[in-house]
Amino acid sequence: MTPGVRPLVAGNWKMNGLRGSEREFEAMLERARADRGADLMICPPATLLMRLSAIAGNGPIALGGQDCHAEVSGAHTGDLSAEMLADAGATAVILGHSERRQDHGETSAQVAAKVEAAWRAGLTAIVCVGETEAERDEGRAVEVVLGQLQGSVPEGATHETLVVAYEPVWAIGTGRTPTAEDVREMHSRQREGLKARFGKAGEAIRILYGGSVKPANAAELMAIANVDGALVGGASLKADDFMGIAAAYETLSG
Ligand SMILES: O=C(CO)COP(=O)(O)O
Repeated sequence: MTPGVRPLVAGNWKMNGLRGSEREFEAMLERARADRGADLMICPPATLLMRLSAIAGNGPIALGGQDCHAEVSGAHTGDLSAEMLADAGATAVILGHSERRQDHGETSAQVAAKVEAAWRAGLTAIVCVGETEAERDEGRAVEVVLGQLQGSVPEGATHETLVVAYEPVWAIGTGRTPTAEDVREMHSRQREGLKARFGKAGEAIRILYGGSVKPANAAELMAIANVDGALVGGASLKADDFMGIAAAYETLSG
């Protein structure tokens, strides 16, 4: 954690969730009534955004999108603009997730354009970075991640408009996590990069860890310096698991 920085536990539902998932979200809301000392967010598929937004109201769980187009509107079949996400109840959007970089060939320059779009619509951009296993084996993890961070984040970021999520690609959905020392090093290098670019604002920009976060490893990960929360995939689909991860903050702050 970073002293004075309020952690964020965000769930990325990816391409999971039908209308029945509302019940899981309701169960999360029930348990989130008491302030746990962390911000909570769920990023459902776009088809569920308006429904979950109606349920969430002004409650303790914010909503986010998983991607957006850089334009406001126009002839872009299948795409959604940041304005549409905001209109549907999102306050944030995940951008540059490794699954989008891999499946859709998104470059850091394209991600940066989407971040500008998110800011234009008043959304917080949750920018994902992370090395592949091959890049780590070649000793290039720091270089790759700092390069993605530099290329994907435009000038002018603040702790209110930007969240960074470090997600080593090889840890996503695999049950494997980096050692605490590796996480400490990667987050501290990103913190240095953010401070070098954004000065004082860079000190308070949250850097989340993502990749096989579960209730069982959440407290250990969050105790590491400059780990300001988690971006959770699989374990965010079930209220028990997601709230179990959120509870790790209670333990730390209590
Ligand atoms: O990609 C992730 C969140 O964006 C992490 O996914 P898992 O938590 O399923 O490993």
